[in-house]
Formats: sequence, structure tokens, C-alpha cells
Amino acid sequence: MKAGIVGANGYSGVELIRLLLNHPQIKIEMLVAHSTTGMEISSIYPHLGGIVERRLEAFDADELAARTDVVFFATPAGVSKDLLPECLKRGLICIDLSGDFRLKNPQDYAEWYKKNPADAALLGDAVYGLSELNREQIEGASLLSNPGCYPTATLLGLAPVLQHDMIDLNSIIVDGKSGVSGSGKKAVIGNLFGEVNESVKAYKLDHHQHTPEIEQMIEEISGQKTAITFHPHLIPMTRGLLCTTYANLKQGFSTRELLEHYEKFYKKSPFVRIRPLGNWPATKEVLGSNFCDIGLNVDGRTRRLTIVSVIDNVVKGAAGQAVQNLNIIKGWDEQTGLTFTPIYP
Ligand SMILES: NC(=O)C1=CN([C@@H]2O[C@H](COP(=O)(O)OP(=O)(O)OC[C@H]3O[C@@H](n4cnc5c(N)ncnc54)[C@H](OP(=O)(O)O)[C@@H]3O)[C@@H](O)[C@H]2O)C=CC1
Ligand SMILES: CC(=O)N[C@@H](CCC(=O)OP(=O)(O)O)C(=O)O
Repeated sequence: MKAGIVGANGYSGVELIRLLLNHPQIKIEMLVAHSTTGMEISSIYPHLGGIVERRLEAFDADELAARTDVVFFATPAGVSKDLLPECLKRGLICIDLSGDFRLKNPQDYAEWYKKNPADAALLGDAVYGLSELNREQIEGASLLSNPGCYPTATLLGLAPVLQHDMIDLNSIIVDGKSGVSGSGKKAVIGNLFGEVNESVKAYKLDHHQHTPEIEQMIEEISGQKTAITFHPHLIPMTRGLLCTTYANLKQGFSTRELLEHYEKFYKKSPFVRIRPLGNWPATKEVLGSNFCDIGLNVDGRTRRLTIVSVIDNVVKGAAGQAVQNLNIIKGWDEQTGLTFTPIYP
């Protein structure tokens, strides 16, 4: 199968290149960029020297249709909503890594992303690709909307208690922390070494665009509408994302009981690893891999559940989950091309 990557020289795009080079069913056929069109990808990324010798091309839906079968869109918000329909019309499988097709309600997109939304009919057709929870919908999909990085970590952490009505939905608080690669390759003053190094800062408190995405999925899993508190933080590292999620339990479950429940829930999910009692996951332990590691604890005094979930934001939070979703779409083993051991130390 031949693949095209639109936004190939961004951080998620270049991670897609790394993963797809290792995928036995895929050949990378077309790399599309915007302001860097015409340049050799290895001149921008010397680590690809001698591995990928290919020029970045301009977006051309006819060309993509003639040369590829699947197109990944690793473009900033507001780009794929215009470009992707041209590929979909031409019969290509389209996998979007941006937020353009995640929110079912176009008004939510306009409100949280401050941009015009995608066509409402296409929003209805788009399948939300949280691989572990939506496998059946993903199989055979032609428009796949890959989840955001924070929603991936948060929702994988919450799903087992949501699906079994174990928590008070109004009590959910998510504290997220991400490395700077989460914000992409574009130049941003707030991401400069001098700004980020030896510092931690909160950003977009109560206004982050992933808030409605998390709420939408909570509603889909639990059947109930809710509003959550979500507070992200930027931390001085390149890759990695950790979410600490708090919720009040409806009954007095013990940590051991919940750990057993989580183990059972994710029995058939090779990329979710539940940590044993008292063993909290760190971002380093999933670095470069498609794993989401989850640890949890119940405070018997407050009856509050704390869940810690970690991912590599560029892998499980973006390119890795996109490849996992393509595997599911095509009916291949979900782990195909993704069996990387995390890089340690
Ligand atoms: N980084 C991460 O951890 C995650 C990112 N995402 C999402 O994935 C998407 C890509 O993110 P990321 O890789 O970080 O972004 P980058 O800023 O690193 O890269 C963006 C890419 O999009 C291209 N591009 C920009 N504007 C256009 C346009 N108008 N038409 C076509 N291509 C365009 C750029 O090309 P050029 O440089 O040539 O202009 C570049 O290749 C975003 O929507 C992001 O929110 C989702 C989860 C995690
Ligand atoms: C550290 C950092 O800045 N992270 C980005 C993640 C953005 C992202 O992945 O955007 P979409 O999923 O909405 O496309 C942010 O918080 O906005």
C-alpha cells in the first residue's frame, strides 16, 4: 500500500516517516509540505540522510490519488478541513492528525479553535480514532480523525471507570503536562530554550481546545453530558505527556479492585500497560513507543481516584496512533510496524 504524508516536515509528519519506514505493508510515496516545498526532506532533517531521499511536493489531490492509497494529514488546525475532502472524493483513505474532524458539533470547533469548521456532513462521517475504544467503528473507515494527545492519555485512563459508571462525572479534573514537541516545529517565542528550560508553566487554563474533545468522548462512553476541568502545563523536555486525572468514586472500591478492573478492561489492548500497585508510570518509560502506561490509586479517606497516564505525544499521541488506526482500518494486526521498545534511558 502506498502512503502520502501532507505536512511531512512537521514533527508528527517526520515521526510518521520513521514509523512507516518500519511498516511491512507500506511504502512512502509522496511527501507534501507548504512553505518548504521543493526541498529535500534530508536537507531539513539530516537524520534521514541516506534513508529517505525525496523532495517535498506541493499539495495536489490528483497527484496523491494517482500515486497513493492512503493520505495522512499532519497539518495545523484549519488546513485539512479544506484539503482532505479533495482526497476523500478521489477514493483515498484519509487519516487526519489535526483537530479539524474531531468535534461532531461544528459550533464547538468554531468556539474552541476560533476557525471555520469543516463540512457538517463530513464531521458526521468522520470516525474518532481512539484505537482501543473504537475498534469496530475504525474498521473499514475512510475518514479517520486521530485524537489529540491530551485526550488520548486522559480518555484511556478514564474509560474503564466511565464505561462502568463508577465515578461522579462532575468531579473530573485533568492536570496535563506536555513536552515542547507537542506544539510542533513552528517558531514560537514561548517555546524557546530560555523560556522553557528550568521552568514549568500552565497554559490555556479552562480554554484548551482538547476540553470539548474529552467531554464529547466522556459523553459517548457514559451516555451523560458533563463539563470537566482541564489544565495543561508545558514542561522542559522534548517528548512526553503525562496526565493526572482526579475523580470521585461512587462506591468505596479499593486500589486493588480497580487495578484488576483495568487489567481486565485492557486485556486485548497490547499498547496499554497497567502498572502494579504503587508503581507510577514516567514519560521516559514510553519514550519513542506507542504505549500508554497507566497507574492509579484510591485515597480511602476522600474516596478519590487518581489516575496517572503517560504517552509519547508524537507516537501514541499522534503518528503512532495514526498508524495503529490504519492497521485497524485495513484489518492488519494492530501492532504492525509499531513494536518499538521504549528508548531508555
Ligand atoms: N506534535 C504533537 O505532539 C501532536 C500534534 N498533533 C496535531 O498534528 C498536526 C501537526 O502537528 P505538528 O507536526 O506538531 O505541526 P508542525 O508545525 O511541526 O508541522 C506542520 C506541517 O504542516 C505543514 N503546513 C502548514 N501549513 C500548511 C498548509 N496551509 N498546507 C499544507 N501544509 C501545511 C507544514 O509545512 P511547511 O513547514 O512546509 O510550511 C509542516 O509540514 C497539528 O494539527 C497538531 O495539532 C496532534 C497530536 C500531537
Ligand atoms: C505543548 C503544546 O503546546 N501542545 C499543543 C498540542 C496541540 C495539539 O496537538 O493540537 P490539536 O490536537 O488540537 O491538533 C497544545 O496544547 O495546543
